[in-house]
Amino acid sequence: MKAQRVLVDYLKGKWPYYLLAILFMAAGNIIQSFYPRIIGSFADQLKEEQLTYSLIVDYSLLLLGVGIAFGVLAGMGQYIVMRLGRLFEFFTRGRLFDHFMTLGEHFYSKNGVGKLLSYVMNDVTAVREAIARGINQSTNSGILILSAAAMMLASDIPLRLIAISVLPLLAIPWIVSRFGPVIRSRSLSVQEALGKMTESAEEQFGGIRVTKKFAAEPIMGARFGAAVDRIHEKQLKLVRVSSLFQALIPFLGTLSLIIAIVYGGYLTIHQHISLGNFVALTLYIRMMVNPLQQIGGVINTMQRSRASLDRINELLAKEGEIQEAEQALAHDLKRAGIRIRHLTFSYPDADMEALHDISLDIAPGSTVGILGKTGSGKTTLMKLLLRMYDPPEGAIRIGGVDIRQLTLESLRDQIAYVPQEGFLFSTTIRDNIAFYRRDSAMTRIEEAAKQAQIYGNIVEFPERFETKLGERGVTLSGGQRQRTSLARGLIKRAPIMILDDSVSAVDAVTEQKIIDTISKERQGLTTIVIAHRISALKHADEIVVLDEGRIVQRGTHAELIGQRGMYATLHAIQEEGNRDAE
Ligand SMILES: Nc1ncnc2c1ncn2[C@@H]1O[C@H](COP(=O)(O)OP(=O)(O)OP(=O)(O)O)[C@@H](O)[C@H]1O
Repeated sequence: MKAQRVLVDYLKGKWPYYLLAILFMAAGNIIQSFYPRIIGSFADQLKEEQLTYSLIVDYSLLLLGVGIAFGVLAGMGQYIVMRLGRLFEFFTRGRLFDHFMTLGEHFYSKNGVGKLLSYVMNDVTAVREAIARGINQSTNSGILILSAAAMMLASDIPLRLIAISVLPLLAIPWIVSRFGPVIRSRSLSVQEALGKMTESAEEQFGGIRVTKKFAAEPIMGARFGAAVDRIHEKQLKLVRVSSLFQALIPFLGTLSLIIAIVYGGYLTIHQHISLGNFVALTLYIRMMVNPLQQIGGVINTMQRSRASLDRINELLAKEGEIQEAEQALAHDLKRAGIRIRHLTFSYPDADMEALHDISLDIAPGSTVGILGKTGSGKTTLMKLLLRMYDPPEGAIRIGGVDIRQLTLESLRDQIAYVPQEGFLFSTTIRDNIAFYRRDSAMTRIEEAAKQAQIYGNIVEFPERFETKLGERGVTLSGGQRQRTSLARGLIKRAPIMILDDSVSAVDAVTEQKIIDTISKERQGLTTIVIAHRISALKHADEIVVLDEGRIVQRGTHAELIGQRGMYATLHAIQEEGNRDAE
């Protein structure tokens, strides 16, 4: 795992702007710290009875000047920081999305969509808020505290009075170090619970039709309720510790103020310090309480967002499990045969082998059928061919080249894979079919739709190919969706095409038309047909029967029905079913 520092990388390019913002805010706060001194001097002149109307106007104008200067400078600083915070959001979301694209099947089989959304939404926002709040408030507060301290030291207020008064504030670092790790770990569990809730919500929305058909709303409601309860419980734990932390800091400020009043008051009564100095001291201490509280809040936010930042960095450090070889080359796979030798494969974290000692040759331009019960390893074999998972070295060669030595783009670009349930995007039918080649001519798109036997349905829609599909293509039936996804595969005219149970949702007559068109269209190109129905693959040059990850039979249709075995049994059952249907 490579260490990732998304924040450091971002700040590397942006620090001059942050510095500028800090300078603006610092200048504003330094000016602001003159205000107790002005009031102190006003009090002295009042006491000495030296105050005139013109002096009152001068003091007012001075205070107005201080207020305006603070407002303009600190406001500008804040604006810059807020803007940069939004840029961080944009930068990090883009980086996360790019990274998601590099992660493979295994990662997505382990992480639900909701959890990933939670990274992009909740975590990034938490970090952005922390940077903006952190910089704004800690600069404002830090500078104000420092300049208030400097002003106090530069005044005639005795050092021991200042030292005793600010004593309680020295406990702050200790409190921070005690509370910080607790806040951070509680915050991490809140973020994780939020991720789980988003995941659960995503699943519930995705499965809402099933829920309704089975009248399972109460069960699903309870399941979602449990996810919400978990967040609630974790958030309460976090709120308890954060509130205690945030309350302690201003309490220490108040303690300082009490000491200043008691000890400072005593010194004033005995005329060791002037009334003006006493007023200024209490104002300075009072002035420090808010910033101290804010610093407490910032530390709190920082700890919480640190948990989010850790999650983002951890995710960005995850490397895609499929890495291109350094010497990988792009090869033309036209007229390239596929050679599989002694291929044994288990999924990561799985105990069982999904494939065992598979050896198979697929001649260029031939059609191979793969048949087998569910879970027999058909899709797994195809995933390995596409390198969604890594096959053992040398186990799969195309055109004599180990697929691990091919660039991922050249491999996947030359294989058209049509899964049983192709995902359709919420865009037009045209864009869905021309997914691989956005610039495909309309005639080519129509041709692919005709080959997939979906053209007739599409032209019945008022907007024909421009018809928009709802999320996951809800306006289409299962069979129509399958055929649209098939058209998407056919338009690619790839040297190798894999139909992974891609016609399972169409009726027998349409299936036959599709199979006939495909065999005509793909003359001279390699086609692998996976099916449960023998009718879909009986014309293949070779048919392979898989059972529990092993090849148990192979041959042509004629050869296989002549043998005792799974193929002949299945053939007999399906033929009988067809006769009954007639
Ligand atoms: N991502 C995965 N992680 C772990 N095991 C998996 C994974 N995907 C599939 N399997 C297991 O591998 C075996 C083969 O699955 P595969 O999907 O290849 O079967 P199949 O023959 O294509 O089935 P079907 O006809 O139902 O599509 C099964 O036992 C399945 O549970």
